[in-house]
Amino acid sequence: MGQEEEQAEGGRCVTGRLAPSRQVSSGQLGHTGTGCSMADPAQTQELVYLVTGGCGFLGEHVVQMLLRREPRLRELRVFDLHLSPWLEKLDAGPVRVTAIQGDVTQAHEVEAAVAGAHVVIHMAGLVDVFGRASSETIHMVNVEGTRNVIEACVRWGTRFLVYTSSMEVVGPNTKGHPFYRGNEDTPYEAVHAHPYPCSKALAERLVLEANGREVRGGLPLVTCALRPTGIYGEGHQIMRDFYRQGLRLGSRLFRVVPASVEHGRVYVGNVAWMHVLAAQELERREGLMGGQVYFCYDSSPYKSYEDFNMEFLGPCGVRLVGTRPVVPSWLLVLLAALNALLQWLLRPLLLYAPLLNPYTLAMAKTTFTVSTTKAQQHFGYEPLFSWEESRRRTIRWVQATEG
Ligand SMILES: NC(=O)c1ccc[n+]([C@@H]2O[C@H](COP(=O)([O-])OP(=O)(O)OC[C@H]3O[C@@H](n4cnc5c(N)ncnc54)[C@H](O)[C@@H]3O)[C@@H](O)[C@H]2O)c1
Ligand SMILES: CC(C)[C@@H](O)CC[C@@H](C)[C@H]1CC[C@H]2[C@@H]3[C@H](O)C=C4C[C@@H](O)CC[C@]4(C)[C@H]3CC[C@]12C
Repeated sequence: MGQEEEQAEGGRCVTGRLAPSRQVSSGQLGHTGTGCSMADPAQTQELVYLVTGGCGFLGEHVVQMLLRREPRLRELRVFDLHLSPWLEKLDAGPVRVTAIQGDVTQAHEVEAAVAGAHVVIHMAGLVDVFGRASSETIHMVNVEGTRNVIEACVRWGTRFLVYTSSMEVVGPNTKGHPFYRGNEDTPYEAVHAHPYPCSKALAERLVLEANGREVRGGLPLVTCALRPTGIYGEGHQIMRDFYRQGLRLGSRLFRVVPASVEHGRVYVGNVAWMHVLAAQELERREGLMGGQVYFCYDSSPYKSYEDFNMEFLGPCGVRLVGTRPVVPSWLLVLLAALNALLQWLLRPLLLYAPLLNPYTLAMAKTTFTVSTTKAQQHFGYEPLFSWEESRRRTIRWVQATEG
């Protein structure tokens, strides 16, 4: 371990690090090399990746995708506030997996994790549109946490940073303007009031503005931001909540949003693949990709949020009642407002955070779909999983959740 890493090691908050005896390696796993496409012996394994938020819904898929699709990987650092048990069962082959329990709002913890890394994929964040966290906390994690990651890259000489942004950096905006099959250059009034999209927009701007900054060693930092639309797939907790709600209502859900509203959705495996590909190509195409944003989507059909969910919940026995909204729009607005009032009144006693609130209703009612070839043109992105395969995998997961 280099001197820099040792210094950083001293400050590293590594409570969850796998002790050497517990490093995941092919020897201890009796790895036969059949489970996943392991590192190509011809490829030298010299890269250290840091994935922040690596234990989250998307993070788990990015970790798995890196282990399968980055043959140059020597060490994979998984940094998260909450480490997951599945890390212990990873089939990592010859790759050293270092689990780091840490907080992106703590600069010293971020620095300890970044020191010595070649690439950082920064996904850690509070994805909260249900009022669970305060706006201050959302800002601290999503914005200040991202600032800490950038400064750590500059200080420790890490040159490549991929940031997981979001479609919400663009919209839907506070005026409910639709965004129909738009791309990265489509004019749109991106005005936000909710803490989450505000924080993602600020964080994305920090990342893009950091592109070109000199890092330790004198070379420039190269950054890009990926903007997934609504991600679905194995591990999507909101999908699980809808399924459970449907089971509670007698295997029924009630349509509350017009079927004509279109939502862009993207399979988590394709989002993970786009992150890995962008990280790999960022070095080879830094002049083209540096400082750029890319929408992240695939061939998942454009449908209303509810109809899209039924692609998976229908085969699991749930049916959607109503070809039109079963309640008038004004009543839905009133109910959402009442939920927000209840949340505020109950906050000193308990956390009341239902799916329906003024923001989620506005999101659900506003068309937001993307159609673009920028990622394909800039770094050759093509979805790894077809719609049929994405649907099959998600249905299998939903069926297993209640099994
Ligand atoms: N889920 C979506 O539909 C979607 C769409 C677009 C973009 N995104 C973005 O993708 C990223 C991952 O989202 P997700 O859906 O996997 O959410 P998630 O909540 O499952 O994962 C976020 C991870 O970040 C970790 N984290 C939170 N606060 C932290 C802190 N202070 N320090 C360290 N780790 C912390 C959490 O423990 C969690 O493991 C987020 O940045 C989110 O904005 C998500
Ligand atoms: C209760 C009904 C009105 C029901 O239809 C509400 C659905 C609502 C919970 C979702 C509708 C749109 C979703 C958001 C969208 O898919 C994109 C997002 C961006 C991403 O960065 C984080 C997740 C999310 C905000 C996603 C959250 C759930 C919805 C608001």
